[in-house]
Amino acid sequence: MLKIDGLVLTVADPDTGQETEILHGSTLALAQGEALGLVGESGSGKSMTLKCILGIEPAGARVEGSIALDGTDLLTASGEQLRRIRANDLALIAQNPHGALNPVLTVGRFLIEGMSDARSLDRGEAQRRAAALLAEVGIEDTDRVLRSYPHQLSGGMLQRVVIAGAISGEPKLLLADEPTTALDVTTQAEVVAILDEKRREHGLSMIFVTHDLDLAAAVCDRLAVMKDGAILEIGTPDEIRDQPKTDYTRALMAARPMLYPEGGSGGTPEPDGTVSAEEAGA
Ligand SMILES: Nc1ncnc2c1ncn2[C@@H]1O[C@H](COP(=O)(O)OP(=O)(O)OP(=O)(O)O)[C@@H](O)[C@H]1O
Repeated sequence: MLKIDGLVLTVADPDTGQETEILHGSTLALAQGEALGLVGESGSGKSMTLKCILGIEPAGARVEGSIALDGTDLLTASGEQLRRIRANDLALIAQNPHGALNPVLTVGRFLIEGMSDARSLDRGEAQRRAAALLAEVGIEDTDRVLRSYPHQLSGGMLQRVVIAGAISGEPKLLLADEPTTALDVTTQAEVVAILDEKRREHGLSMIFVTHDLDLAAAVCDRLAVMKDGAILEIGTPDEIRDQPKTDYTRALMAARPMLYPEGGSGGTPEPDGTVSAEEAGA
């Protein structure tokens, strides 16, 4: 359903005009209902890949190659086609849920406005549907949460609300960009479990961006390992674990020794869980 071919992203320095190539020809494909983890250290190009899919790359950037969603190339689609695709087919779950919600609207309004048929629903029906969405993502006191403004809720609760909103539109593709990094550790596990469960239930495809190879392995069918704007290898979690093709991948695994006890030779994790390139032997 998604086919990225030879994706090259070049940005120009706004002052000097000097160009830097950030993505060097990424190629990957995603099947309907499949979850793909984009994994790599900070700065490897994971978020930029998502931005290219969403068409929100930095101002002045040049994108080459193709990004086809069910046959429509997002890089050459018309403005109207893109608007429709972004509204109906793509949903972003970003690191910070506060950025996804309008601070002056209640959670109820946020969810109701996101319903494609919101205008034809009477108030009671819209409220009931919004409450059902919250219940789906494990929120119990739905009335209170629907009446709440974003600042009155915890990050974990808000990220559940964002997930509820994302799945309610039945998008073709969920784009999750480090969706739990900003949450505390206990909440992280709960939110990832909800995302994983709901995505599978609804049969949605997903690209899951993280620097945490273990986490990606737990929720994704395949992993693509990124470094310096290039995809080094793609495989199932088992393939990546059992036959890593690069020292860099081995080092990413070694950064999480608990689940990958035989995870290779090099690479001390930085405090944020990333691995330096030198230590990775790259
Ligand atoms: N607005 C921008 N203009 C120019 N270059 C940028 C911009 N944002 C990021 N970059 C560069 O693009 C490269 C890839 O960054 P990207 O944010 O995609 O990495 P990432 O793998 O998502 O890292 P992180 O895990 O820290 O989010 C980096 O070298 C970064 O410095």
